[in-house]
Amino acid sequence: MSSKDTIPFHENPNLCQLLLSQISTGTTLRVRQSRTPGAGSGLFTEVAVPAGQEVFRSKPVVTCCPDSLSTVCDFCYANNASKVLPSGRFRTRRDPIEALVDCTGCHVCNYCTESCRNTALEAYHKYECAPFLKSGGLGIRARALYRILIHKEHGLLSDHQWQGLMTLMPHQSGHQQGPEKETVSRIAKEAKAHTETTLDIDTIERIYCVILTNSMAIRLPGQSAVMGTAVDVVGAIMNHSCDPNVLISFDGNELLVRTLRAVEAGEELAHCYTDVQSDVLLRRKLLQAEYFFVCTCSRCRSELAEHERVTQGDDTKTQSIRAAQETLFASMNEAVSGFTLSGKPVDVDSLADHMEALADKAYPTGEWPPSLEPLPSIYKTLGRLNQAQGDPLAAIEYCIRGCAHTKRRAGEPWMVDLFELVQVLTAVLGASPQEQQEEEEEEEPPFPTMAELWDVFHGYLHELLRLAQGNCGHDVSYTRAIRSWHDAALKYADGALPGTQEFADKFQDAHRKLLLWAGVEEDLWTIDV
Ligand SMILES: C[S@@+](CC[C@H](N)C(=O)[O-])C[C@H]1O[C@@H](n2cnc3c(N)ncnc32)[C@H](O)[C@@H]1O
Repeated sequence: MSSKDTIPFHENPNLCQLLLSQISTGTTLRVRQSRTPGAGSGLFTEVAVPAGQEVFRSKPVVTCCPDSLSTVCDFCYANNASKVLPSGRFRTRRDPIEALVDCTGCHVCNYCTESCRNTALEAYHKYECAPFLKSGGLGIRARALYRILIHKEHGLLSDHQWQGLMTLMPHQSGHQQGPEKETVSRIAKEAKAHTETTLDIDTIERIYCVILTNSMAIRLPGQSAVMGTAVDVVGAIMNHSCDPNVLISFDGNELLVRTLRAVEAGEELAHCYTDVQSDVLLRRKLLQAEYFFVCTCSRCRSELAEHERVTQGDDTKTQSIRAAQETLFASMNEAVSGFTLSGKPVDVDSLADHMEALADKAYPTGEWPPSLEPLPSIYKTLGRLNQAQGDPLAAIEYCIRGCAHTKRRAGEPWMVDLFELVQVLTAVLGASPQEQQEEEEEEEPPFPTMAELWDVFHGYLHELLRLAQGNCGHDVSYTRAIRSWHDAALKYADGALPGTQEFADKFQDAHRKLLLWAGVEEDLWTIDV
């Protein structure tokens, strides 16, 4: 098939039927034209799916690990550095990270066992090894291109997998004029030379652009570390939403899609291509630069309307807000990586003052709203920085401020925020009663008592378990680890437990007290426990 005669998925029912017959699902899925103007095809469910349910699993056409990553198996995607051990408990410093074995031919691919290495070698790596050795180090998406070309050349891709790849939107002219303009043709030429594929350069460039537009990061549920990239045709048919109804994660090298809320029969399934917590101005910029569309969803419209109200429609002012958002993120990342690399202590309060001043200066009213990103994210990062520097009380203060001002308290990023808050709380609960008492005596508004801190800890942990079950499912090791933590903590809890009115009452009082102590209005963040 040539790149000239591709028709959209929704006009090719035979191809869609074949592709859908390869996934594993308990529901009925269809590919149709998206109702979003200009979005092309989309994936729809024919039947209602409750919240927190698996919708489908799919084996991607290719997956690969970054060349530099030596903790993830390039065959089964076992992650030896995972935060959660296969037994379903969180890794501690005492748990060793087992070394992987590498391919002795190319030294590019790593495997968790001899068995994975031999199986990969026999199935496909025997064709890749020499081209990978010749290629030298490659970026992950170029590596995926090499793998696709080699698999195609050696008959390892089925006709419908190939046809599916060639039907995915490449946005070739966009990529060739955008940030990748230098790289697309160079990578395609080098890939042709190293893989000795018989495909022509135009097709190779197209496949590389398909990878740029459609590949997905491989991450484990609840973990932000990227373990690799995947090109999955059915997964890639799903369009973007800033208010997604599904979440993608991976189980080994299998793509897994779950509902984030109840989805009605006939609804389009959509996940978020970008950081769902970020503000419309940054979401827009990223979606335009990487996916070549302008999102016009209701969330984007309402956030834009708020910017327009404040800037009175002056685009220069809106651009200053966006520039400040980028600068704030960049300064924060610089501070964190400086600390990580040098270990030199950071004066977190001064850094927070500096960030707030920078933000206020860029905002038309002179006062950046505390709930406008990236301030909530910055507070949470500063909380983690305090935690890493051994100041758990300051860590709680910043984490609470960040969490309370987070607008979007749903989905995986929110679950990770809550996880980090619970971790920070455990450090304070481990502090000596003496330190605790000093805090209680000196502070105004007062710091919660130890008993109240235990109540918020149990309430947050209970909420975290609910989020993990909904976002990741009951059966994955992340949720099992949260459940063991939850059950062990509640086993020795005094008095009423989450799920009772008595607990809800004392939890609300303690939670409000903690918010007030952290300088946050007490009704800004409520949780039903
Ligand atoms: C991964 S593909 C999604 C599948 C695509 N609709 C198709 O027909 O092959 C990503 C591309 O779909 C389009 N798209 C996805 N979500 C969209 C949205 N919410 N609004 C407009 N276009 C969208 C953009 O062109 C984007 O680059």
